[in-house]
Amino acid sequence: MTLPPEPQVSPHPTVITDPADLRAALRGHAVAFVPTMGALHEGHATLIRAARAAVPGGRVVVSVFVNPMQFGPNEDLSRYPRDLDGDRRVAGEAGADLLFHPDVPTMYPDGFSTSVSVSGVSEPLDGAARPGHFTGVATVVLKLLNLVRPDVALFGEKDWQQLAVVRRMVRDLNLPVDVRGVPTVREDSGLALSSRNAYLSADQRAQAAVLSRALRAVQAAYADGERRGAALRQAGLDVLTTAADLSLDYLSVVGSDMHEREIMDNDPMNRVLVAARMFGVRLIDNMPLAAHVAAGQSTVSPA
Ligand SMILES: Nc1ncnc2c1ncn2[C@@H]1O[C@H](COP(=O)(O)OP(=O)(O)OP(=O)(O)O)[C@@H](O)[C@H]1O
Ligand SMILES: CC(C)(CO)[C@@H](O)C(=O)[O-]
Ligand code: BAL
Repeated sequence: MTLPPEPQVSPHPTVITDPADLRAALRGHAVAFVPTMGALHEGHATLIRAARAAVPGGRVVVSVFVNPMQFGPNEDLSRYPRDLDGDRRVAGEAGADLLFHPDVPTMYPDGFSTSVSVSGVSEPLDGAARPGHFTGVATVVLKLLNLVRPDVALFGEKDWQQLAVVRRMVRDLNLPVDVRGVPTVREDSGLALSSRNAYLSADQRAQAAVLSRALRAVQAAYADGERRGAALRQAGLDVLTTAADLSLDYLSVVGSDMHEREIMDNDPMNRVLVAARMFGVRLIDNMPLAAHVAAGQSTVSPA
């Protein structure tokens, strides 16, 4: 008699809500950390696999915390997708050992009065479009780093400006952690994976791939030798005009300080970033601008 194959059992990471339990579980181990807001997808799984590879034999911690401090009053905090069972499965399959899932009063007890504000890189783009957002991000990331005390922390390049803000904070405050950026994971259409894609239908997601096509058009113009900021930007805008139901926040070509340039030099940190509302959902994406980089590929993380 032939037995049916054993079902694949995915190892589920332990869920920890109490910071003291987290400290006890991590004492004496090398730690790699992936901060998230949950609703984990293949982009997060890629970060977790990179974390696993960074500390062979150590502990991989994924935090799932929808941080109220980084949402504006009219943003999607209350409807942000939440799926802790799914998160355990995705995190476990990618190699996480622990899932840290604190509640809001644990992170922001009564009387909480401190914030971390990073000037400069936080100010344009999403900093301008979402006032207070990066202060909320920097504050919670510093708190999470203090709670987890990782050797390595991994962030996605999909949130390029966030990565720059975190790197600036880590340098400015002498935090003992190695921050690593991980290239953006995309659907075959080019659409960057994002938890907020869950708000879109399959047809809307296909249409949202116009954002990555616009970025690729800017990359192609740059590769053809165009260095004028306005002309590079126009190459992307020409693609976006073909889209239905798109309201643009920004499409900007920037250097490492996240500010626009009139003329782009050959800095490998040059980037084109876009943020737009499509079908009522705010989506962001970015790609590198470097003469030798093929469209869609990545180069280096913000220094
Ligand atoms: N497609 C992706 N490729 C690589 N990293 C990603 C991708 N999507 C998210 N990340 C990274 O995962 C980490 C956690 O992000 P988060 O939980 O906010 O997910 P998200 O998909 O970015 O959600 P949102 O839809 O809110 O932007 C961040 O460092 C983020 O940059
Ligand atoms: C870094 C982060 C987990 C802070 O809440 C969040 O901004 C995110 O998921 O990118
Ligand atoms: N990944 C970015 C989290 C946010 O949009 O608040």
